[in-house]
Amino acid sequence: RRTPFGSTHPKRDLTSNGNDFSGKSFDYIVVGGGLAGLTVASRLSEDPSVSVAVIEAGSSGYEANEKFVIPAANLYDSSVGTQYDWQWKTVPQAGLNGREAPWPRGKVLGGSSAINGLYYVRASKREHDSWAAMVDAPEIWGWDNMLRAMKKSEIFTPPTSDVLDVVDIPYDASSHGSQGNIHVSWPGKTYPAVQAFVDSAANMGTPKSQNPNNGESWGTFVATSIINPSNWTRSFSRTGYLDPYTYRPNLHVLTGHQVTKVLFDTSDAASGNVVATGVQYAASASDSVKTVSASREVILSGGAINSPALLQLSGIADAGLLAGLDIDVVVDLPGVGYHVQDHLSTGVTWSPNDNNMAPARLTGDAETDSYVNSAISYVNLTTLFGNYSQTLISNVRDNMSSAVNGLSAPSSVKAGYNATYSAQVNDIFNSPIGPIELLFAMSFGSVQVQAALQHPLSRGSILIGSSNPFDSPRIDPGYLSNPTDMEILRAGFKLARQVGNAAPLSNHVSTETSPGSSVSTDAEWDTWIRNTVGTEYHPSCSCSMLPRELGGVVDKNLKVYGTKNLRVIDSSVPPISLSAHLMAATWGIAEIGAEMILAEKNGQTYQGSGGSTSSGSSSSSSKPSSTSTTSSPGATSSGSGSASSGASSTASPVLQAPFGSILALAVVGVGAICFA
Ligand SMILES: Cc1cc2nc3c(=O)[nH]c(=O)nc-3n(C[C@H](O)[C@H](O)[C@H](O)COP(=O)(O)OP(=O)(O)OC[C@H]3O[C@@H](n4cnc5c(N)ncnc54)[C@H](O)[C@@H]3O)c2cc1C
Repeated sequence: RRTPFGSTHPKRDLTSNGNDFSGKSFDYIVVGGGLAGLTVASRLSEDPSVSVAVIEAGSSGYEANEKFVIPAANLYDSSVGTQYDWQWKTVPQAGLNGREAPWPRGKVLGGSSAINGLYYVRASKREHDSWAAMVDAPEIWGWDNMLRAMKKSEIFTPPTSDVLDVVDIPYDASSHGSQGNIHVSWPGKTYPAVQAFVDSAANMGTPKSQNPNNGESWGTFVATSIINPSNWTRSFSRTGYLDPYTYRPNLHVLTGHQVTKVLFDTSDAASGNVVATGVQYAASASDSVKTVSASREVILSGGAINSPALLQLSGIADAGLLAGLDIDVVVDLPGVGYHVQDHLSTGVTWSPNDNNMAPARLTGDAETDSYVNSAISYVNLTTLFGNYSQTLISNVRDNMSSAVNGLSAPSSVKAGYNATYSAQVNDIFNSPIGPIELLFAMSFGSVQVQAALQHPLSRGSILIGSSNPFDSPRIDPGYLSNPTDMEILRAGFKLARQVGNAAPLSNHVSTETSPGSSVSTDAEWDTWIRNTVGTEYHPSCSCSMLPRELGGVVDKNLKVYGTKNLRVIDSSVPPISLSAHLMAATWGIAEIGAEMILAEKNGQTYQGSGGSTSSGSSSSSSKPSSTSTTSSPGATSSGSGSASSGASSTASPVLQAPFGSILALAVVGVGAICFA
C-alpha cells in the first residue's frame, strides 16, 4: 500500500517523523491521540471522503505494549511516573497544608485510558440532565443521548460464572452496548472480601444497586472495567478505536510531537468567525516548529490540562492573562482554564485477616492478574449526615454568593460559578446521587476503603505561566478551599472506617494501620486529610460547556466561542464534576462530537436523540470560509443530527439519519495513592 507520504507502508499511516505532516493539509486535525482524540479520529475516518490527522505528544506505546495491555490494576504496575505520563503537579495547595499534588496524565496513544485504573462507571441521568439544562440542550447532552452514545462505544460481556460464584453482580445487558469498540466487563478473578465490602456498605446504609448503568448510578456495586474477557487485557482507545483499522488510508497518526499552537485566519474576527487553519507542532523545545493545515476543522482532544493550556497559548483566553504573557489575543474568552473541579481521595487502611487476597505481585496468569479493585459505593448526603444534610444544603445555599465572591476569577466566570453551584445544590445534593464514593481495594497485602469527593464546591484553574508550550501550566485545583468539601470528605472517611469495621468486612481485616486510632476527633481527621489526600485522577470542567456570559468555553456543539471551526472534545468540557469515573462520559462526549462534525460536514442539524435530523441551512460543503453561513459564536450549530456509519450503531432516532453512516496502594510513608 502506498501512503500519501510516498513510501511503501504495510499499515495505516503511523509515523513519528514530523516531516511526514509538515506542510501537508488534512480535512480534520485532531490534537491528542488519547481517549477522546482516537475515538473522534476513528469515527471521522469511517467516512472515506475525509482525511484525518492525529498528532500525539507521546509515543505510540507499541514499543512497551505489555505495560498498557496487561492491566494489573490492583498492583498498579502501570505507566504512572514514566515517560508515558506527563507527570504534572499542582501548585502548592493551601488546603493540603501546602503540598503539591501529583497529577498524572497519559502521554501515549490512548492517553490516560492507556495508563488508568480501568473502572468503567457512568454518572446519573440527573447529572447529565442538569448539565444539558445549563446549555439548554437536553436532546444532545441529556441522559438519553449520552446513554446512547456511551452504549455505542461499548462491547459488553457479562461476568463469568466463576466470578458470580464468589460475588453477586446484578446487571442488565440492555443497559449496555454490544457492537462498539471498548470491551466493558468484569475481571476473571475476584475474592470473598469483595462481596464482604458490598454487604458491609449496604449494612451501613447504602443499598446494593441493581443496575447502576441505567441512570441511577448511586448505591453499592461491583463496577465494570475496560477489560477484554477473551484474553483479560486492557481495552482502551488505542486497542478499540485505532488498532482494528490497520488499512484505513484516510487516517494518519503522528506520534512524539506536541502541538504548540493553533493557527487562525482572523480576517473575520469582528463577526466572531475566527477560522482555525492548522496547527504548529514540534518534538521538543529545541526542535524546529512545523506547520500542518486543516481545511475543515481543528479538534482539541488534549485532555483537561492540555486543552485549556493550548487554547491559551494560541491566544484564546482571558485578555488580561494573555497581555501579561505577551500573547496576541485571538478571542477574549475569560473562562478558558477556569471552573476546574477534581475528585479528591485517599483511604483508610487495614492489615488483612484473610489469606484469600489479591496477590501482592503479578503472577503471570492473565486471569488472576486481571483482578481490578472495582467494588464501590456512591453514598448520598442523607446517609452521610442524617437530618443534618438539609442544614448543610441550606448553609451552602446561604453562603453561595460569599463563596463565589471569595474566589479569584474573571467576572463572567464567577457568574458561571453561581450557575454551577446552583446545579450542584438543587439537582445533586438534594438527590440520591453520591457526593462521596467509597472504593474497596486490596493491594500489596493491605485492605483499604477509600473515600473520594465527587461534587466539590472548590473551584480551581489551569493557566499557563509563560508563552513556552513546553513549560508546565500552573495547575491550581483549589483543593478544600470551600469548607463544605472538608465537611463532606470527613464524613466520607468516617463512614469508610465504619464500613471496614462492620460485618462482614470486619472479618477480613485486623488492625487499622492508617490513619489508625490516633485519629478520631474532627480536628484530627482534618489534619490527616490535609496531609494525605490526592487526586482520584478525574479533573474536568477546564473548558466548560456553558453560555459564554457564564465563563463558558465551548457551546453546546463543542465549538469554542468566537471561532468557526475549532472544537474541544474531551474530558475538559463537562460544566460540573460527575459522580462517576470519567471515561464512560468522555467516550460519550467523543462519540457525540464525531457525530456532530460529520453531520455538519453533510449540511445537517445535529439534534441528538431529540428527533430526526433535518437539513440545516448550511451548504453541504461547510468548509470554513469567511463567506460561509454556518455557525456564529454561541449560536446553534449548523451541523446535523448525524450518525456514524460503522459497526457500532445502536438504534436511536439519531442513527436513522438519512446519511447514516487501586488502587495502587503504593503506600508511601503514611500516604497512599489511589488509582481509579
Ligand atoms: C492514573 C489515572 C487513573 C485513572 N483511573 C480511571 C479509571 O479507573 N476510570 C476512569 O473512568 N477514569 C480514570 N482516569 C481518568 C480518565 O483516564 C481520563 O479522564 C480520560 O482518559 C480523559 O480522556 P481525555 O481524552 O480527555 O484525555 P487523555 O485520555 O488524557 O488524552 C489526552 C491525549 O492528548 C495528548 N496531548 C495533550 N496535549 C497535546 C498536545 N499539545 N499535542 C499533542 N498531543 C497532546 C496526551 O498526550 C494524551 O495522549 C484515570 C486517569 C489517570 C491519569
